[in-house]
Amino acid sequence: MTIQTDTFAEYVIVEYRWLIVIVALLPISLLWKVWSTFRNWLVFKLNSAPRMHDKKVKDVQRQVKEWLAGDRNTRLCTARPTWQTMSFRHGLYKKTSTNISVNLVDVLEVDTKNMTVRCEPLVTMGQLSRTLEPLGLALAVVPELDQLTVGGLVMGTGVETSSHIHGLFQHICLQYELVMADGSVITCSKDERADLFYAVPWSYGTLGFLTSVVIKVVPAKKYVRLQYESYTNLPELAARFSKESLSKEPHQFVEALLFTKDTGVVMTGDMVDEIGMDGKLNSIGKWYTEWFYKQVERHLKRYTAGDRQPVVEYIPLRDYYHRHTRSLFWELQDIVPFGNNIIFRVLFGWLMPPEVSLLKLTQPKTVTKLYDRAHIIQDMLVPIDRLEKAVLKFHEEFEVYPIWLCPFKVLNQPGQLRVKSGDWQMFVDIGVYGVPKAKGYETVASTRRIESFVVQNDGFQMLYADTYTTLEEFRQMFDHTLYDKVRDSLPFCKEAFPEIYGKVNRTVRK
Ligand SMILES: Cc1cc2nc3c(=O)[nH]c(=O)nc-3n(C[C@H](O)[C@H](O)[C@H](O)COP(=O)(O)OP(=O)(O)OC[C@H]3O[C@@H](n4cnc5c(N)ncnc54)[C@H](O)[C@@H]3O)c2cc1C
Ligand SMILES: NC(=O)C1=CN([C@@H]2O[C@H](COP(=O)(O)OP(=O)(O)OC[C@H]3O[C@@H](n4cnc5c(N)ncnc54)[C@H](OP(=O)(O)O)[C@@H]3O)[C@@H](O)[C@H]2O)C=CC1
Ligand SMILES: CC(C)=CCC[C@@H](C)[C@H]1CC[C@H]2C3=C(CC[C@]12C)[C@@]1(C)CC[C@H](O)C[C@@H]1CC3
Repeated sequence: MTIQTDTFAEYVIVEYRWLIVIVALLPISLLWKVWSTFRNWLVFKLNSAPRMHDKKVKDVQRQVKEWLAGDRNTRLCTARPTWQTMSFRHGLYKKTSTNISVNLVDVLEVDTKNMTVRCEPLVTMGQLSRTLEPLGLALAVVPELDQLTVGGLVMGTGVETSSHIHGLFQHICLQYELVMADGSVITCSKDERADLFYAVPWSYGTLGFLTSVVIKVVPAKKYVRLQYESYTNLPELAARFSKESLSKEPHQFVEALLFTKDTGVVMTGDMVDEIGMDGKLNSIGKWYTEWFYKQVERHLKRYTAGDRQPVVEYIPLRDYYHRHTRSLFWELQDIVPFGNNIIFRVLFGWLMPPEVSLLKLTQPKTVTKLYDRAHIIQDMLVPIDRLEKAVLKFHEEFEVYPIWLCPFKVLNQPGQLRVKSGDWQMFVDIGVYGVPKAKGYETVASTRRIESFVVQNDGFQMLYADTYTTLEEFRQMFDHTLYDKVRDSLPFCKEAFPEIYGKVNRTVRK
């Protein structure tokens, strides 16, 4: 893909970004990983986290109270710099708001009796899966990129291949502790301040500052027995995917990757303790192994070449959970084009991936322009019965492959997500990340058409990426009834925080 660049320096930056990544970002990423692992280990060894928690919460309260005592002519947001976050863009509101430091990074307690873990909001998925694995436990839903934080996943949303059983990240959260705009600390759960509890997910930090969360854990086993089934026909693939997702005795994990409009691989998995006779061990997390989605594509190629048997593999559990981390799904291929080359993997694979935060921090303007014009990153969530129709629409507007398909259940609970009827409704996350090849693709116009398709089909958009909807459309997509009621009832809330739309729409993110 070529892009008009203004200067020779810009041309070099775009075409040879991999040089910057290899020479600077990978070594810095390594130092960062070593430091944070050491820091976490030390904190845990000294067992200071639980003791320090109340003190750290008091510090958040102090900052909010200082704002309260002042003239209150600014809004509040967390002080986490936006280059550090997984949200795709930089939030401009951070520059004009009072930044509250919520520097809470520790796992506080694993309760094996009640099968819960209590953690602070900056705990990452990587940190949590490392903590729980030696105890034979796992979160019921583990969003797959290591650097995603508990706070971001609660205030935004989180989805994974076990979500067809357990629901979204919000559905495995049992209790939130928050510092509110009036400086008080409150906890909420389905039995205590239920309105607030149900309004918190998808609220993007516009109700209060999250300081801890109690999350449900499940027993874990050593491996995932993963079965790959290839398809060369979309209706058949969609039917199989939906059947697996809706099954009364479902596999623990369901996922599919589409490599073209008509071809793809459906993967179903279950945790096991032993490697069976029907497949081999595949440690996909090792630095020298091929990127996961490339391995999946090879299964499809084998199938189209005539080998029609489904393939079974045994994948170590943590490797499975973080299977898309090493290649940032398939985004790294555009940044380090030879990243999956065997020689590169053997020599430097252990340094990969570069920290997303460093990629964001060092992203030159020219690359931002390129992403604005010729790159799409979107996750659209539609009822599973619209899967086929939606894939065809995505093909027409974007033509980006692979496409990520992940089923998830939305429980019929109060809050921003509407469900047609019954106790729950099955949805599918359709993730498109890459360079669109569709004729006539135009970022804003094409995304707007997809957004209205999603609204018309009773779906939602994930908000870590770009949303171009108007406020009216946004309120049509997400039910604000409970959210508005809660904001009205909380002292100083409307003064302290903008509405969700004010934090996520494209005009406030660059
Ligand atoms: C209640 C609880 C809370 C925890 N909180 C955190 C946390 O906030 N942050 C965090 O990083 N880790 C925490 N841990 C430890 C966690 O279990 C991981 O073992 C640790 O993060 C290192 O895992 P690793 O696989 O990266 O490295 P490993 O190779 O397993 O270990 C690296 C180093 O960590 C030490 N270590 C490993 N497991 C433990 C353990 N269970 N307890 C003490 N030291 C250990 C080892 O001595 C070794 O030197 C917690 C564990 C529990 C039970
Ligand atoms: N598999 C998946 O489910 C994936 C999910 N994502 C998305 O990525 C985002 C998570 O990224 P991450 O870097 O962890 O989070 P971010 O730092 O991007 O935070 C996301 C939002 O949550 C708010 N928030 C975070 N922590 C707190 C807190 N302690 N108190 C109040 N508000 C808070 C932030 O508020 P503020 O603006 O004030 O900082 C921000 O609006 C989510 O939106 C998620 O949906 C991305 C990839 C994969
Ligand atoms: C599974 C779900 C629901 C979402 C996956 C989303 C990811 C593919 C994106 C989340 C953050 C994105 C960023 C980039 C690529 C796509 C994500 C990993 C970049 C690394 C692309 C290059 C830019 O320079 C920086 C971006 C940071 C965020």
